[in-house]
Amino acid sequence: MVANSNSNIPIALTIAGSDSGGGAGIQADLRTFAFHCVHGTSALTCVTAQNTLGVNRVDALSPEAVVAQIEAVATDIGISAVKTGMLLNSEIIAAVAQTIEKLENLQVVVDPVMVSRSGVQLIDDEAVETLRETLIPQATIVTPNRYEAQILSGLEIRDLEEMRSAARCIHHLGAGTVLVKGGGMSGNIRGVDLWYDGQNDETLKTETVDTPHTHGTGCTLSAAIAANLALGCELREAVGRAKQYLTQALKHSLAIGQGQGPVGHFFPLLDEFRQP
Ligand SMILES: Nc1ncnc2c1ncn2[C@@H]1O[C@H](COP(=O)(O)OP(=O)(O)O)[C@@H](O)[C@H]1O
Ligand SMILES: Cc1ncc(COP(=O)(O)O)c(N)n1
Repeated sequence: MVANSNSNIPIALTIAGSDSGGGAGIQADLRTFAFHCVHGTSALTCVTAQNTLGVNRVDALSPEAVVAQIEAVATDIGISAVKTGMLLNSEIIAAVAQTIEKLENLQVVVDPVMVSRSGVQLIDDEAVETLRETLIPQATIVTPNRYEAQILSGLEIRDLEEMRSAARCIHHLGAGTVLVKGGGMSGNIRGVDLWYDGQNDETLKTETVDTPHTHGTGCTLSAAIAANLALGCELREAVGRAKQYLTQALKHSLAIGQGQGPVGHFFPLLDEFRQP
């Protein structure tokens, strides 16, 4: 199957769920791709009825519908980087893993979305096992948050040292690189991420942004990594640039709704287009 087209227009694919509130999921991913001038394609896995307060309902697409979307894009338009987000259930995860395994020259960013910030479980229990066995081994990089890293590693994470141990465990599952994200940590390591590539570990820090409006941070970071990979960056550089971008977007997050608002993906344009 064709993965790369001959054109030099960077193209990325997001395989994820829809967030009706527009803050996370496919909506955040496509905005992030657009910001990077990467043509964004998408394969929808499920539709959530969601807002800044939480997730009210989830409707899944069939695994066949998900595969058909990926194949439609891959066989015609071509993609050089993919990110996976909310995959919801075991059947969809297995189908996605089988389909992307056939694509050549593809960089795979796996955001193992399991639990929302508001504490809602976004994936079935048996799906965790399928993720571990089928998709994570294909990941160029996997980007669990604190809670997802705890589930995947079976370890409790309270400090940097425990982030390091969890990253090592998750690397054993077969991912090329592991980035344990620190948005859910507290004190001076809130917003500090831990990179482990199988040889070296490194802490990645920009600045801690004091805002409650953090909806979509994980989606945005993984989409920005995929966008930078599609642009031709090496993985470490792609992650560094993605984190810088996310920090700026967080500093311009949108206080909309009654709960956690989304990050401001197009922050440089805010002053230009906003009404006085
Ligand atoms: N308050 C914050 N200040 C700076 N960076 C943050 C903050 N909250 C989250 N981040 C960053 O956002 C990215 C997503 O992390 P996290 O919020 O833990 O993921 P998720 O959205 O999957 O729960 C990480 O790079 C993390 O360090
Ligand atoms: C459809 C969908 N996908 C993913 C998330 C996680 O969002 P976050 O980036 O805040 O972890 C979400 N809340 N909804």
